[in-house]
Amino acid sequence: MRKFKTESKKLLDLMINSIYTNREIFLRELISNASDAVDKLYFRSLVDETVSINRADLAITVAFDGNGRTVTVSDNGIGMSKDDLDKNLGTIAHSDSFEFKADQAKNTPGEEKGLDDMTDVDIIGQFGVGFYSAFMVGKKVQVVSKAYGSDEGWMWESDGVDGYDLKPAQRETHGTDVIVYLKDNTDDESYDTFATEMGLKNLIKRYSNYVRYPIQMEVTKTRQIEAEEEGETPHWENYTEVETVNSMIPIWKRKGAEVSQEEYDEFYKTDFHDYEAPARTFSVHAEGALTYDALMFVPAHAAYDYYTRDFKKGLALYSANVLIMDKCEELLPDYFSFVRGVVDSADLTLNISRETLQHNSQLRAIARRLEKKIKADLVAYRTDDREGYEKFFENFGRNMKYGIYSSYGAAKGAVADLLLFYSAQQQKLVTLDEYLEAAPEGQNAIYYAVGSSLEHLAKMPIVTTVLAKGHDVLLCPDEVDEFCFMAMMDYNETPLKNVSSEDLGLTTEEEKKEAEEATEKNAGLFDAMTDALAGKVEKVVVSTRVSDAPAVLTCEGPVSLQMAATMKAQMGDAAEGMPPIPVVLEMNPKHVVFEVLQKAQAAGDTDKVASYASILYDQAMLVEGLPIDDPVAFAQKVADLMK
Ligand SMILES: Nc1ncnc2c1ncn2[C@@H]1O[C@H](COP(=O)(O)OP(=O)(O)OP(=O)(O)O)[C@@H](O)[C@H]1O
Repeated sequence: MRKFKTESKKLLDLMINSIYTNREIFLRELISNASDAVDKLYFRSLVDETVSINRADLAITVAFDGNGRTVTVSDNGIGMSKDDLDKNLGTIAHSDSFEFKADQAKNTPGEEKGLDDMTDVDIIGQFGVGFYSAFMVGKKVQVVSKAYGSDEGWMWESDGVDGYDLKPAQRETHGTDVIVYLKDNTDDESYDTFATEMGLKNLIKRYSNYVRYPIQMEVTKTRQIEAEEEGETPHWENYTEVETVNSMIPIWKRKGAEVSQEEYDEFYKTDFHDYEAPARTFSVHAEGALTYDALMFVPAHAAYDYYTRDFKKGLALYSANVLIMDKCEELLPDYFSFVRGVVDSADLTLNISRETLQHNSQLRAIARRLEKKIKADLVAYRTDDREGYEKFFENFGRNMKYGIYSSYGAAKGAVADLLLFYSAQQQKLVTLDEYLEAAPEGQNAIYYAVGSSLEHLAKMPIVTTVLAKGHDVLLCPDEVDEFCFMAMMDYNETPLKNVSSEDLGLTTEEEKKEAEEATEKNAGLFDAMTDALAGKVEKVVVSTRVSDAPAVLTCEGPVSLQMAATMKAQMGDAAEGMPPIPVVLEMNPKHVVFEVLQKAQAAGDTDKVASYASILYDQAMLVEGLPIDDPVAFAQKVADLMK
């Protein structure tokens, strides 16, 4: 028996137990090796006239024996001689494929050889370890191989512990069979699935679907046998057929013009498990320092778990047509997490297990380019198909707004211009740019109101007042809106102002002075009202802005009543410690109620002042769409008024 070199022994142990976390990838590795072997032979046929093969005959076969518990991966590629077997499979971390790739890059510029399809050779192997992953599931592995052009077959055999044997063997044609004898099941682990049609088919589809040579498997099917005689019932019979399991040509590598939307839709629905075709499809083919292909989709609806913690963003990452990971998070920023798709690049520096990447700078560079592409497509979507875009926004707009909030405003440059809000004046969804374009000259703020619904917001006294002054207000019924605006602070330097914040800058100095004087004049009444509303309002003042309502609530600080209510709801008990929000009850001096209150104060009717103050406060809260502390007491007070 030939011994593995000592280092190799240690390495083998490391391989089997540590490098890969997922043992099912053994099939991916063996198929990738088979694909490399076929590719090498194909390449030889391109550069060597004496090698005559037909590309259409090149294939990989996967077979299994349920009783004997074996899985076999065969190819009719370049094969290995006795020396090759010794060198390639006896020395762990020796990759002949890597050397082949390096030589090919160095020595054979495609044009010189007149080989248009040189790029058609796409070697996957590079580390010289993939083969040994077979020992994660196999207690013994046999490799029967015959090198192209040789008439000697050889078998390499090992139990993955001490070493391997090499002996002559029979194989009809050039190529290799790798036979994995599955490990025995234990209480914790079962290897049975690797010797089933379903189990193998699923793995091929998952990891090797786009390997460029057909991966064939004998599959069992059922067919109906027609009744031969009348009265006899038709029956079913099983039969076997060789089927190509993988779809081979990665759709993302094909030029956009060659692929129909129906094909893209089908691919999307199958690979991303969606019943509906995507709303948008776009691709990137980049060449140069970093070569990659990407195909991306904007779904037509949000996935059922999209707005839950379980949702994982990311694009599928392939390297040389082989799946590296399902969801590569780094490829998508949070605010575009709804995008689905694939990225394929042979240039990525993979780590040895192909489970992660080594240099994230390459990935970051790709992510930056993809982000630009997504943005450009969404802008085009908005311009070309506004109705569709509005539907898209209904599905995913909240996520983009949340992206701004969760990045503390950092993402606003990337997405703020994509946002839509409902304009009270124009009665439709507008972008912030459209809002500003329609604003009267001299308006130096974007006004917005937050509340529970559009209908309710449109009727809010403060909204109607601002509208009456000729300024549009964005009505924001989404909880995240205010958080998003607070994080943004401004949009292209125009400040964003909540209409219920204290200073809207819509009052003239004269109006302000008048209101201040009136507040002072009514100090007695307002003090009494403030006392009656202790703990609820900071002060009562004469308002400069309410036009119809008797009173309105505003906030002195940056946090509005709605925001405080949302925070309270989200924080639960922890909200107890939150500092109170400085709320101001603004009285409309032109409203008849104001006069009634003044009279009650003059008559010394403190009960009436207190009771009316409480009713006005509760009313204003209800108008804001916020709950009141004691609805029963409020109803009683209103009923008393009717007596
Ligand atoms: N089916 C095969 N036909 C011909 N040669 C093979 C086959 N399988 C493996 N080899 C040879 O054995 C070498 C080692 O294979 P192994 O899978 O360990 O590494 P690799 O494919 O080169 O790299 P990686 O670890 O990145 O997969 C390959 O480089 C190749 O030369």
